[in-house]
Amino acid sequence: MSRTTIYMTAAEMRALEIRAMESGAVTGADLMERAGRGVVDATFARWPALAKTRHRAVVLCGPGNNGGDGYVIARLLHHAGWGVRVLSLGDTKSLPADAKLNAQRWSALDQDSAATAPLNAETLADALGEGCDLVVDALFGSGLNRPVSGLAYIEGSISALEARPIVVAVDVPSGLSSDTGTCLGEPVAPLRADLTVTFHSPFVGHVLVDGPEVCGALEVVDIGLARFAEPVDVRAQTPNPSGLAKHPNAHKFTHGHALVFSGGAGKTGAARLAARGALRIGAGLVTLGCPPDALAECAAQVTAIMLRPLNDTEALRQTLDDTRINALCLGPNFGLSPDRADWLMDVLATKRAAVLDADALTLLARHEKPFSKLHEQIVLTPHMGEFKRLFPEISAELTENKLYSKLDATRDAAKTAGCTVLLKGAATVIANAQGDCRIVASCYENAAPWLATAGAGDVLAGMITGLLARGFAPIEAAESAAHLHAECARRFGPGLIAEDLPEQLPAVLAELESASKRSS
Ligand SMILES: NC(=O)C1=CN([C@@H]2O[C@H](COP(=O)(O)OP(=O)(O)OC[C@H]3O[C@@H](n4cnc5c(N)ncnc54)[C@H](O)[C@@H]3O)[C@@H](O)[C@H]2O)[C@@H](O)CC1
Ligand SMILES: [K+]
Repeated sequence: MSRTTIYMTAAEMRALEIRAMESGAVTGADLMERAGRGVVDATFARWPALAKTRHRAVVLCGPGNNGGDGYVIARLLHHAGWGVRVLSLGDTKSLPADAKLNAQRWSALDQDSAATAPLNAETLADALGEGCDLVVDALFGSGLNRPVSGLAYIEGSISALEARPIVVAVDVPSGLSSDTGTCLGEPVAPLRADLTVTFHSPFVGHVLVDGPEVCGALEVVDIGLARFAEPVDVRAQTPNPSGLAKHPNAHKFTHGHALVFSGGAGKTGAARLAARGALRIGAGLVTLGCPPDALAECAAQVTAIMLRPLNDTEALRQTLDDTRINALCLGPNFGLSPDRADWLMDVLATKRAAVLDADALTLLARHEKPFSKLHEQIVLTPHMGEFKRLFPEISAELTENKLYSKLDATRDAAKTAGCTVLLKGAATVIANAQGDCRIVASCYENAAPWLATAGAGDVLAGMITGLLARGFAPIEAAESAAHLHAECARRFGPGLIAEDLPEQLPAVLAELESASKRSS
């Protein structure tokens, strides 16, 4: 059994909401009520003390349906006995229908403060000055589609308070783009949330770039949209244990033979890390292809991993004549000399499945026609610096266009290169030339900060190579390896160094298998 998280874009969420409403099974007002209720319940679940006694809240409501959710929340908190101040941005008469309905229901409440004041520095200071335990940010949600400015005073006013109230963002912190995870303009985003409550599925922007930092914690609330969902291709999938298990009757060649190219003497560590990752993830055989001067060094370090001297292109050709060698890893400390560049092109010409990492990416970027020999069995694994060198135009678009996401960039890079691209980061984004994409997000409760350590990328390259050897499709190999790699880091925890990653794999794989048995 694999568990899948779908990361959505604003347009996909809007289409889903429209499908649900057009089915006649649910109205926009129903969805808004469930969304508002979801935010209140999630807030009380996280801070139970808030549910026990009456408190004070300031609810900031914007000009769209995100504001509508805010009016629902204000009403529900009022019914719970809270003192609530609503400050609105824009003319409430211009609100969309469902939001207007809820603004009217709020105003119709029998209480002194039900009048809604316009949001400005003065009204905010007044409202906060009355004492406030909770600020609800319902200014902008997934409808924010252009830079917003002039709202920085909100964070300023809250920070000036002696005791900072809890800040809960509805759907997304206002100012953060739900599609890119970047802050649009001079945003309200410095108004960092302690908790962001979103609906049905997380947005891409919750996990990319600034998303995790600005959102605080993230809760996803079910508002009954699942039965109207249609396939969306941005997904993250816990690897399927049946795909990783080894068949009882299989032999080592059934699981493929990975060849990892090593650097010369004194530069073999990166390739050895990759080779160990490939073997531990289940490749049947793993060979290190070494320049002759590096053989003794490698032989002193490895046992189950085989060694093969590779000193010239003839030796390379002979080695690759063995078609059982079905996955290659080039890059970790591979070297940048011109003959290494020739090797790379020779290897690519064999059309063998391969991971190109580190030095191989630098060599590609230096090549006159970097993508001419790439094919669909290749996986490129750049970090952002390597990505910039390989795809300068896409990277410039990413810097300049705030509505162009890391996901768009990876997808465009994969199309340009004609292969699978895995762009590393706290959220690793993977896409293939057909436009399929995946996100492996190491954030929120899945954070893996100890992965930022020398050699971790080499192990990842090796793990992907191992899965390619086992016959995984490139995008599946990249996604499963990225997931397992992060899981190994989380399992080990503080003090992790790259050598520890492959050694965590047995426990991580066993845990996956037993979790699958428990759920079946
Ligand atoms: N999609 C769903 O399933 C649901 C969505 N709901 C809520 O609806 C929200 C989306 O509502 P909307 O599409 O109305 O969008 P928003 O409420 O996020 O904001 C859109 C409004 O802000 C304006 N705007 C956008 N960018 C601006 C800028 N830079 N400066 C000034 N004004 C700007 C737009 O013109 C529009 O009036 C979601 O975030 C969520 O909170 C929920 O009520 C119910 C379920
Ligand atoms: K918001």
